[in-house]
This record gives sequence, C-alpha cells and structure tokens, in this order.
Amino acid sequence: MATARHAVELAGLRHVFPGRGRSVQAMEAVRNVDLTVEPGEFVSIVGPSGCGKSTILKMIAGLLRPTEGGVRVWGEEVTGPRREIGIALQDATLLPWRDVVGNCLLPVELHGKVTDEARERVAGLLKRAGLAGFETRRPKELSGGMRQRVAICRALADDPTLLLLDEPFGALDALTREQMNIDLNRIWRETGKTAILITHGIEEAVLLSTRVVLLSERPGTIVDVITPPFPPTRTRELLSRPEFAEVCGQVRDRLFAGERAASATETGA
Ligand SMILES: Nc1ncnc2c1ncn2[C@@H]1O[C@H](COP(=O)(O)OP(=O)(O)OP(=O)(O)O)[C@@H](O)[C@H]1O
Repeated sequence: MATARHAVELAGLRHVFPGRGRSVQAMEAVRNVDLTVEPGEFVSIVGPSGCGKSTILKMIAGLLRPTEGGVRVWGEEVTGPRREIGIALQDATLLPWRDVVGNCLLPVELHGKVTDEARERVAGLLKRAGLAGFETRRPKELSGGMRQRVAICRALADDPTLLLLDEPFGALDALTREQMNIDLNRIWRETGKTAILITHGIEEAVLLSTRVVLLSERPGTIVDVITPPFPPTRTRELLSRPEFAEVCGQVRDRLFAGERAASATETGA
C-alpha cells in the first residue's frame, strides 16, 4: 500500500555553524528538531531572536546542510535547492533593472524556458496580489509593501508546491503588514500551497497559520505546537475577536515561560 507523502519532514535536525580560528567559536544553532508538515498546511515558526528559525528554513530550502538529521520534502531527501520550493525573504531582493514581470519570471528562467503558461501564471499571481497595472514598473517605482508582494509572486512563479517565507513583512509598517497578511491568507487558500513562515509576530503567526510551532532559545528546539482553532479564511474581523486574543496569549505565555526557564537556569534561580 502506498503511504501518504508528507509535505515536509524534519527528523532529528541539528545544525552547528563551524568556528573560525580562536576568535569565533562553533555555534549550535538548532538541536533535535522533529516536525512533520502536511500538504496544504500553513505552519509558522516563532521563537526568540537568534534561536535558529532562519537556519531551519535554510535547511528545508536546501541552502544549508544539517549537521545531523534530515529534511524530506514530498518524501525525498533534500540535498540542494529544488524547483518545488519557492522562497521569499525579509528583504525583497528584486533586481532593480528588471520590471515586475521580469523579476517574477526569474526563477522560471533559472529552471528552464519561459512559457506562455508561466507568463499567464505570473499575470494571475500579480492580479491576486493586487499588482495588476504595475507589471512594467521597476522596483524603485513601488512601495515597500508592493515590493514584498512581488517577492511572494516571484516565489510562486515557477509553481512550487512548497512556499517558504522568512519574515517577508518584517520591514513593513503595521497597517501594511496587516493588509499583506490578509492578502497572503487569500493567496495561500487560492493556490493551495503548503507554506512555512518564519515570523517574530505572534498575531501574524496566529492569524495566518493552521499550526504555530514555538522554538526555545538557541539552540532552538520545539517546545510546543499550537493549533489556532479557526477556519482557513482569516479576516481582519478575526483580529478583534476574544478567541483570537486568547490563542495569542497562549503563544506568548508559552514563549515567555521558555525564556523565564532559560534565564532561571543561567542565574541558578
Ligand atoms: N552563517 C552563519 N555563520 C555562523 N553563525 C551563524 C550563521 N548564520 C546564523 N548564525 C548563528 O546561528 C544562530 C541562529 O541564527 P538564525 O538566523 O537562524 O536565527 P533566527 O531565529 O532566524 O534569528 P532572528 O529572529 O534574529 O532573525 C545565531 O546565533 C546566529 O548568530
């Protein structure tokens, strides 16, 4: 009998950054991370600054090899970047000399030939992201929020099945970020992708996710997983509901309980 494939499987994941001479010591960033993500899920990873969130994402993307343990995407061991993985980072990193469409088509070009189908897909993504009419603009002619939308469209342009997002809205103002979250929820639902988001924003994680994974202080390891009990369509109205505040409170308590425990260990309290 064929077994169902998980979207992502992290097993006993550990990463140690090597030291450099006497001045920089080796650093264990991530320890013993086990996580399975199912197709169509939206999983956020939250945790204190420097606890290894980006390191985990880079290992999933095939940009960094684990020191121990393994990463599987759609059942296959990840040993390098793969076409079915799209990635968007905090900094949109668009090519300034290319227009919006040209930037979005970049991963398609890198993986092969730009087909009519790819052009149509990009046009559809830009429309969904509220960028119709801006196709021929250059990055400097866009707002920060628009640039991030382009980065997300670019990440989806080659039709990946797994979308990895590393703080894509971290540099945006609160209002724009809220709008981007609502847009991202819609894009996620409409495209049916599996998504993993790294974020510092507890509200953002709870608003967008089917599951929120909480990491400890470095070396980051999973301390809890919280499942926001809301249907897939997340609206602005949800943000002011008491149930929403309650789940955010749970995440916050769990994260700060971890921090308190870590500082008590340090001080011997
Ligand atoms: N290329 C690298 N070489 C050496 N150490 C690194 C490298 N990249 C990250 N680190 C270290 O690994 C640890 C985890 O970094 P990482 O960027 O994964 O954390 P993070 O949780 O994403 O942080 P933040 O929330 O502040 O973005 C940090 O202590 C960092 O200094």
